[in-house]
Amino acid sequence: MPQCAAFWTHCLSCLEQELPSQQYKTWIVPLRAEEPSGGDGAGLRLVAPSNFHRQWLRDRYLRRIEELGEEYFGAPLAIEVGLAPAGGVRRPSAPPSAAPVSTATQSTAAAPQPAPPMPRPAMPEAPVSAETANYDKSRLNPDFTFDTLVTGRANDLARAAALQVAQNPGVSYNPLFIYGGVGLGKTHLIHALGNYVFKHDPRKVIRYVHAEDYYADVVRAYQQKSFDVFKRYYRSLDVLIIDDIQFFNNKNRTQEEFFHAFNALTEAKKQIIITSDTYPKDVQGLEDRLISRFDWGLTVQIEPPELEMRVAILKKKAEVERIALDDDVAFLIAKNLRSNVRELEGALKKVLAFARFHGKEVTLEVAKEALKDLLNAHNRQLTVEFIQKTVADYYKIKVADMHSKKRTRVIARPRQVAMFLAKDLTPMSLPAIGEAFGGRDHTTVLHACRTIAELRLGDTQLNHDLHVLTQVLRG
Ligand SMILES: Nc1ncnc2c1ncn2[C@@H]1O[C@H](COP(=O)(O)OP(=O)(O)OP(=O)(O)O)[C@@H](O)[C@H]1O
Repeated sequence: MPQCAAFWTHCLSCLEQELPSQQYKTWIVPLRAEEPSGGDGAGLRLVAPSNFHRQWLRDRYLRRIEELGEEYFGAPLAIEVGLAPAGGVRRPSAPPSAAPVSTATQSTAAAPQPAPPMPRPAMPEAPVSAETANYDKSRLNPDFTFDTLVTGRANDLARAAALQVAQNPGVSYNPLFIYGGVGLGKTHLIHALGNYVFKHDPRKVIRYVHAEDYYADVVRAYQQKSFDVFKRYYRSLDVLIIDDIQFFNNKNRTQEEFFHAFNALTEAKKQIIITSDTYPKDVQGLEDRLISRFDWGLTVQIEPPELEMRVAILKKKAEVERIALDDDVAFLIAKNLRSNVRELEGALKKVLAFARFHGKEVTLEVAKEALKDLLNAHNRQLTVEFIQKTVADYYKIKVADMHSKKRTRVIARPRQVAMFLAKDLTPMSLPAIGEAFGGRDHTTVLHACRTIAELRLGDTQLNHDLHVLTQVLRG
């Protein structure tokens, strides 16, 4: 392995020079090089963080790595490509389908179907017509880029997939189907994809359309008897990005039109990107023939961001507003808003507006005051488990360490802090707290409370930690 380690270092420096930096960072840096599973020391095993990543590596970079190996060792190098154990990178809960598009299947399956009767909706805003197919009307939000999108475990696969599609529209995965809960950044990501394509090739005709607007376009085409224009327009696109496809629910004529547009575009190797709030098969009221087409490309999920990513998102948003957000304030907000980035942003805006209005700095006190209602609602559910989790997150240790017998200081001190806070902030008795911390005796809890109370008098960092944690927990 030492030889292989040296080769891998050499290989990294070659690839770093050969590949565009984004590709190098996305596809090469996350690989782990290790000894192959045979254990005889010959060859090299590269471990990819996800199935998708592994496939991409095999398709795009493995040949070059093998060449470099042969040059380096003077003989072919056997390279094994493995997959990191689950948990390294979170994968979609349903398996992604990474099969390339089969045009043969598309053309046979694209037989026109009789159009069901037209629904009668309230007519929304005027849709885009064939004559407006230029970038100005692509409706991409220039603020939603890959640069402004914070990446973490919750979205790294989706981001990598979107970036790949953006670099090779119509070639890599078609359609790209991104799903996830409300306000988790699906729209941001697909705008980033569209913006990237446009930036690298402004001739590309890109259109972002919300499913409801597509529906409105269909309605208008129907009312104005202008289906020819409608069809020409949607089939002339290079990249069609359609957001929140769950809104097609039982809108038969819309689905019919989309089905044909989908077939025409994919056959012409034009890129389609779709988002939805659920996995394709779970989208209600969608025709099976559409659902089965969504399986042709790649389906990736965006999950709710973990605490550190939420903090990073808040800091990024504050940076855009040119405000240096204190870690403590970001932690307070991120801790209390867990499942939706839009709400997270809303809370930040509230804090910033409150501070501006009162002409104050954005301090923990000010944030607490601005978010009083939200935090009070939260405070009502204060439990020892929540305290343990909050303290563990704050000190970046595992929650399991709150119950463990480990005595190392990096673990024992946060555990004592959590016991102290449980005593201070809940009505629990010492024995009950001891029980919640892995069945410890009440004297251990008492000792922890006394130790922390004494230490905080002389230890300003600990005092600060307790202050922040109390504010976060109490609201
Ligand atoms: N990873 C992230 N980095 C930076 N901002 C993010 C991230 N995820 C979400 N956001 C922000 O959160 C807000 C909501 O995101 P977005 O509208 O993309 O969510 P969505 O998943 O499309 O929601 P919906 O299901 O309601 O359509 C946006 O302002 C977006 O910029």
